[in-house]
Amino acid sequence: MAEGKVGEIGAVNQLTDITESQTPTEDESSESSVAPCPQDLRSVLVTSVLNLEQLDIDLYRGTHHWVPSTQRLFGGQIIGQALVAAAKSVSDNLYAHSLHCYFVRPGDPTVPVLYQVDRTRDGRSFTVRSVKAIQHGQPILICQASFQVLQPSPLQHQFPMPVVPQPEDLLTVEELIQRYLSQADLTESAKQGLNKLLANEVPIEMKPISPAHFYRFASGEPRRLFWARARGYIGEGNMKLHCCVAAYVSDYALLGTVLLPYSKYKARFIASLDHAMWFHSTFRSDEWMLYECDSPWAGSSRGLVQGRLWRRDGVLAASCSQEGVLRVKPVTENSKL
Ligand SMILES: CCC(=O)SCCNC(=O)CCNC(=O)[C@H](O)C(C)(C)COP(=O)(O)OP(=O)(O)OC[C@H]1O[C@@H](n2cnc3c(N)ncnc32)[C@H](O)[C@@H]1OP(=O)(O)O
Repeated sequence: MAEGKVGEIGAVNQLTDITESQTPTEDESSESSVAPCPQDLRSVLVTSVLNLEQLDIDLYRGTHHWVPSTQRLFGGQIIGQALVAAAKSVSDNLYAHSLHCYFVRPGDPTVPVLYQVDRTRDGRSFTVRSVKAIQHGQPILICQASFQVLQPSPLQHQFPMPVVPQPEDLLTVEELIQRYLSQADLTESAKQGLNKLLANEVPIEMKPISPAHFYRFASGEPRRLFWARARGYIGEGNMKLHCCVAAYVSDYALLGTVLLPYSKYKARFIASLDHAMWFHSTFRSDEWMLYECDSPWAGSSRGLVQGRLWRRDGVLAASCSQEGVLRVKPVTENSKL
C-alpha cells in the first residue's frame, strides 16, 4: 500500500487572494521550473473563470468561460466558483478538505452567477461555509464546504494508483480528434460533430488512456481513466486555488462514465444532481493528474459515479462522488459520433 502524504499540505503557503499571480520557486519540478509565466500563458481558469468579482462582504459575482452544447452552465464551473467564494472567507491556515453540493436548477449562460457565502461555523479545527449560487433571484446550486487546520496524524493510508501509460506516451483529445477527422470513411455528420468538439474552448487538457473506450466506439465496463490538467500555467504554492481548479476539472467527463456499457444508446438528457469532493493531499492542478472514474450503479434514470484524482507520483490527491440524471435514446446508424 502506497503511503499517503496527508501531513504535507502544511508545507504549502496559502494566500488570501486565491487567484493572485504566483511565480515558481527554485525547488519546483523540472516540468514547471521555468521563468515567471507571461500573462497570456496563464490558465484562463485563474485569470477569468475563478477570478470572482467581490460585490459586498461574502457576496461575489462569477462570469462564464466555456459553456457546454447543452446551453446550461457547466457544473464544474459553478462548484469551482462556489469553492472560491467559500475559501475567501476563511483564514490562511485553513485548508479545504471537503465539499457537498446539489445542483437544484440549470445555470443560465446569458447572465452572471452570484455567490452568497454564509459563515456557518468557525470551530477550533473545522470551519464550515454554506454557499448559495444564485441566478434570477433563485438558487441554482447549494454547497457546503469544510476547511480544517492542519492536523498531522499517524493514521495514513491510501489504495495504490492504477498502473497506466505515462502522459508523454499518449495523445491529447485534440490530437485524437484530428486523427479521426483524417479517416476517409467518415460521414458528414460525424465530421461536424468532431469539428464542434475541436472548437470547444474547454480549459482542461486531457489524454485518454483508452481512446476507443473514452469515445464509446464499443461497449465496455463503466470505468475510464485519463490524464488531466488545467490548460495553461498556474504555478506552485496556492493550494486553495488548486483545490478550486480540481473541483472544476472533477466534473468534466465524470458522469459520462455511466454510459460506457451502453453503446447502443446516446444521452437525450444528462445532468449532474449532486457532487461531493474530498481533498487529501497537496497537488498542482496544472500538472498531469490521473483521473480514474467508475460507476458502481445505474438505475431509475440515475447513475452514480466515483472519481479519484491521482498525482503522477502515485499520491491520491482527491476523491469525488456524483449522482446524475441520465435519460437515453437508441443510437441510429448515422449518429454514431
Ligand atoms: C455533465 C455535468 C454537468 O455539468 S451538468 C450541469 C450541472 N447540473 C445541472 O445543471 C442540473 C441542474 N438541475 C436541474 O436542472 C434540475 O434539478 C433537474 C435535474 C432537471 C430536476 O429535474 P426535475 O425535477 O424533473 O425538473 P423539471 O420538472 O424542471 O424538469 C426538467 C426537464 O426534464 C423533463 N422531465 C422531467 N421528468 C421527466 C421524465 N420523467 N421523463 C422525461 N422528461 C422529464 C421536464 O419535462 C423538463 O424538460 P424541459 O426542460 O421542459 O424540456
